[in-house]
Amino acid sequence: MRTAREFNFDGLVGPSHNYAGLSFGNVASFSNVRSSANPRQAALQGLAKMRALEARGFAQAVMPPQARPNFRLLRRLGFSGTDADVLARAFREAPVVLACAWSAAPMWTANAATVSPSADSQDGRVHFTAANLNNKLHRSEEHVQATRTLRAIFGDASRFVVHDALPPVPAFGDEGAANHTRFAASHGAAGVEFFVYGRVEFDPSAPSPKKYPARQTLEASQAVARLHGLDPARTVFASQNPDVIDQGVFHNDVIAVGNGNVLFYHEQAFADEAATVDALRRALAGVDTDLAPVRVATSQVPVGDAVASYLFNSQLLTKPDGRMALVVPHECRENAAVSRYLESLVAGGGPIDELVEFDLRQSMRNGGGPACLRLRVALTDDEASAMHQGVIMTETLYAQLAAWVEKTYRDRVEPKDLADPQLALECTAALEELERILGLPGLYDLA
Ligand SMILES: NCCC[C@H](NC(=O)CCC(=O)O)C(=O)O
Repeated sequence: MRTAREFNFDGLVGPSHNYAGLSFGNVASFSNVRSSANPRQAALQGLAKMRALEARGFAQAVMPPQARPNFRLLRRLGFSGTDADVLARAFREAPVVLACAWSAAPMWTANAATVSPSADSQDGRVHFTAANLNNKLHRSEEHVQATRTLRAIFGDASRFVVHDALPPVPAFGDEGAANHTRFAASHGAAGVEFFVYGRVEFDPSAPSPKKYPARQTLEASQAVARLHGLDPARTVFASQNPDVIDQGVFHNDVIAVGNGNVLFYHEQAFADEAATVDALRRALAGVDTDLAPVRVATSQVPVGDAVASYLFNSQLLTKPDGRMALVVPHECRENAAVSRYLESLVAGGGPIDELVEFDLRQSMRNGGGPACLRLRVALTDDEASAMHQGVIMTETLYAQLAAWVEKTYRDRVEPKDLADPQLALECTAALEELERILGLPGLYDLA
């Protein structure tokens, strides 16, 4: 069996981080609309998480932010003239469209792509499919830069394939790794890939939410599994419970997380809990692994508390001793039911025996927790050496990026600033410098 490590690629928060209330169905995004954001603090909070996990020996890398504002989108929608004209007119006539062009959302790299490691794919390469994120205007063009970035980092075609996003239509709504997890005896072993969808386009009788949108379709999940050359015997598709989508669980990673042989989940996560757990158990038996479900009951943590605290939007990381640490946001400590539950979880003798907490408030206010902020890529040592090395987190890279943030980021961005052409110039200059820091010239199309 190959040995591999799981790299977590965390999204670096961009210089125009802001709260625009763009994600209907995402409770935090809606509640914090038009409040002022602190890009500098947001980026430093994210970097602190990366640095702390790297210092503990976890493989950590950084995914660069995307260029904002998206002038291409604004010009395509009829705003013309100089960049300053475009911003001024969009601010007057279509402030929501303007906010979409400034969206902070690429920081949540769990939505950048779905990733299948080489141990699972038919051709023995690592496969990525950029997510089309077509349910939301503000996220629907992220795949263009995400594809470009992934190809810049994983350019070695003998080891990596980066597929284009699926067709951007409702039938193929794809939100990437936020609705995907992988179970295996170890990161290098053949595993079971688990896709959770919220809706079935071609079966109107399938369950779907009533109030909030289901962003991921079964059809999209199946297409990604085909593109990645996954073995059907080791692939499980399951329907999310539409009732929890209507309570703010807009991605499955708000109510479940998996790692190794552990599925940490809420009893209401899936439309059919017993069938889902059973399907995973059977698929894992095929790779000689016993599923270890860690089930949280509604009586322990109601769905509303899970959504408010982001208990399940945690990172489940395997430590060198084989036990697991759960990386949670501070909000979990501030919620009485969740905090009590977590105490009992780590004291209970199960696979999860440690909590690691981070202050990610700036990200949480837009509905993104520790798990949203990272894209998991399991790589063998050869694959890890073949990727671009400049994005791997080290003490030196951390120091460079923190200094760059301190120098170039504002500490306040509010809705009126989205009309400020100076902010746009600052963002471009910051990203030009970032290309140099990461050793990725031409990463952006900044012309
Ligand atoms: N995986 C977490 C994703 C959070 C993201 N939030 C946002 O886009 C909010 C942006 C804003 O409202 O300004 C979303 O809902 O897709």
